[in-house]
Amino acid sequence: MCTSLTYSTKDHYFGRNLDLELSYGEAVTFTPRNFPFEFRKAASLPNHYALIGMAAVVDNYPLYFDATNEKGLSMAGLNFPENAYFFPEVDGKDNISPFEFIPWILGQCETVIEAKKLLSKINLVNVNFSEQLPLSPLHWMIADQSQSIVVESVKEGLKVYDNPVGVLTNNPPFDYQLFNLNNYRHISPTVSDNNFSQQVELTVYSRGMGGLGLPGDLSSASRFVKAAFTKLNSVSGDSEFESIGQFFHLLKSVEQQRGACEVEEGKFEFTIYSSCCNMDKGIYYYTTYENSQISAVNMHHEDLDGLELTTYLLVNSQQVNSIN
Ligand SMILES: C[C@H](CCC(=O)NCCS(=O)(=O)O)[C@H]1CC[C@H]2[C@@H]3[C@H](O)C[C@@H]4C[C@H](O)CC[C@]4(C)[C@H]3C[C@H](O)[C@]12C
Repeated sequence: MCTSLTYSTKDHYFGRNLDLELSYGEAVTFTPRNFPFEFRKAASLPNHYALIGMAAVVDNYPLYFDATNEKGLSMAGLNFPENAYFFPEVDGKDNISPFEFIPWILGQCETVIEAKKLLSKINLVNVNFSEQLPLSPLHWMIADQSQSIVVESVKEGLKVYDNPVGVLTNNPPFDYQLFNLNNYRHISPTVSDNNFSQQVELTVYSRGMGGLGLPGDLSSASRFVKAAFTKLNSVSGDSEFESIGQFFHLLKSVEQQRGACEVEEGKFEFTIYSSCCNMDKGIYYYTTYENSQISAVNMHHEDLDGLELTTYLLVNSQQVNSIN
């Protein structure tokens, strides 16, 4: 399971929880403008926007999980098993494999409007990266500083949804997730009057009772509701540290503690990392399951016009500020 979201204060932020039972050796990865992006079925991009994000680098190719480009356009891939469907090559379309999708969009587009134009020509093809790393059944959230969309390639074709809540989790498809919010329209940060009946006196015996019924389990439909409610009611200061601090708190509302979600005997899915990228400043912040200190990599401290990938291994050991 995974959750991605956007958040705005003075600046704009995009990030995700990566929930899984295993790691792919991912690292924060910077791709400069002149690193040649090759595509299996489409022309290469020798020059493109620079990207920062989390990726597994294999054979010098950045397999991005999520990333932000120098204009702020951001994208994350989340699991969409049993629903994702990728097609054979089609003449006259941009035939892009799912593992190439983030470089293709973020390499060329500045905004969601521009991304939508490329999406109208795209066919997501069933081409594996390698035998060891076959196709992943993903769907994607794409966001700029003012809007967000969800892209789902399913048997019926490529679906592009506007995403008014700026949240994505996993199954079922996005139109259901959005509709499901109707079932929670009574949930509130404040406590309502007694609407139950005037014939009985019902007391407010605890704070937080306006949220009774908000799901707390780890299923993706429940995480969608919880993350949307928590984000849409979020109150924070607008400095950089207040904003990113709040962003990580929003992600924590749907994080997975090891032990609570068994995926096969003795194997548990947990929040391997949480990320928060400042879309305006190109700073990629993250925490890991083992290390709750926030680490940051700033794309503007790199040579944007470079030719080579730069990777920053995850700082994974707990950092404790010992006081005495
Ligand atoms: C599994 C990850 C998504 C996490 C998630 O949504 N978990 C929920 C699981 S579930 O619904 O509850 O079953 C996805 C996100 C990005 C994916 C990776 C990226 O797409 C990059 C490459 C792509 C290659 O085809 C496969 C390996 C891979 C390295 C992918 C492995 C895996 O599918 C990742 C890591």
